[in-house]
Amino acid sequence: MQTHLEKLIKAHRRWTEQGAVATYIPELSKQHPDLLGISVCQADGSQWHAGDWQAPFTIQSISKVVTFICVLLDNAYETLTETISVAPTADGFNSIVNLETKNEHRPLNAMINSGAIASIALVKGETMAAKYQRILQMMADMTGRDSLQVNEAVYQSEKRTGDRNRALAYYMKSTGIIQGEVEELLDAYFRLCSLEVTCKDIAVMAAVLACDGFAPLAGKTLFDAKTARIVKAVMTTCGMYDGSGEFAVDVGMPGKSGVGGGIMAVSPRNMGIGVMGPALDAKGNSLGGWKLLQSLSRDWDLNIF
Ligand SMILES: NC(=O)CC[C@H](N)C(=O)O
Repeated sequence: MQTHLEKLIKAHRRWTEQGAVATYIPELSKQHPDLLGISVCQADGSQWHAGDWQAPFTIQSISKVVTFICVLLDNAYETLTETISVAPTADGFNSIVNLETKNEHRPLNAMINSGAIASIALVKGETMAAKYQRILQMMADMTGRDSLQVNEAVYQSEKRTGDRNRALAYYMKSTGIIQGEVEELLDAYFRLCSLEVTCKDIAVMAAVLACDGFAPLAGKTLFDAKTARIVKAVMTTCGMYDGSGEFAVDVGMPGKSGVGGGIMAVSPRNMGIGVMGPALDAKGNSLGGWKLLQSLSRDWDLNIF
């Protein structure tokens, strides 16, 4: 396994030259585009790593999976979908247009920015700080790390320049999807996106989903199988935004990307995989990471379809 992962990293490094690091969050433009790493965490807890798997990056939209888990645990599914649906989109992750023209003002799904921002507000907690803590604690439980840190520079950078997200949130407040203080809510969203992780962390998180809510390293159940099933279904149809259809064909696993360059992929009842490569394609998905997963899926027969 180790030799295979190392071989794959070597063979796929060239793809990092074709993508570009995100620049719309200025601090992310400082990332090294040539990084490429992979981690695997199997259902029995064994782990394998290769390439730049220890390089830290910000979790960005992969945090949306954790927020979605919490919001599903805290709300009845039928009620939740009155506010946030589970429909895929052919638009970008920060698209505004659907909120006005489709789906009765509801965000299409929790894997895009509008849906994640609206989800945070629906997580249990008296205050926004309590809601943030609840999501952070779930992330700590899933990664097995109590010491997750916000990358302060990325957080400040996004907070300063996050006007598109501000627009989404204020629009959703105007239509009643969001109630309460918008800036506080955005602050929690920006913080969650700025948490620093490695490939290993997201592989371990994915392994929990692979095991239907059971954390193989900690040996305890974090959430129920029904929740895991909904999350994996929505990851499969929406996790790579408007690239989700192509990802389903190329890779064939529930996946979730972030503009920090990470992609987490779930091989059900088998393993969690975390890849990172900050050079992105035009839709904001790691190009090298995608190609790595495509090859791994073929080599290890991981395509669920
Ligand atoms: N696709 C992403 O990873 C987007 C997350 C980023 N923090 C944003 O809101 O724009």
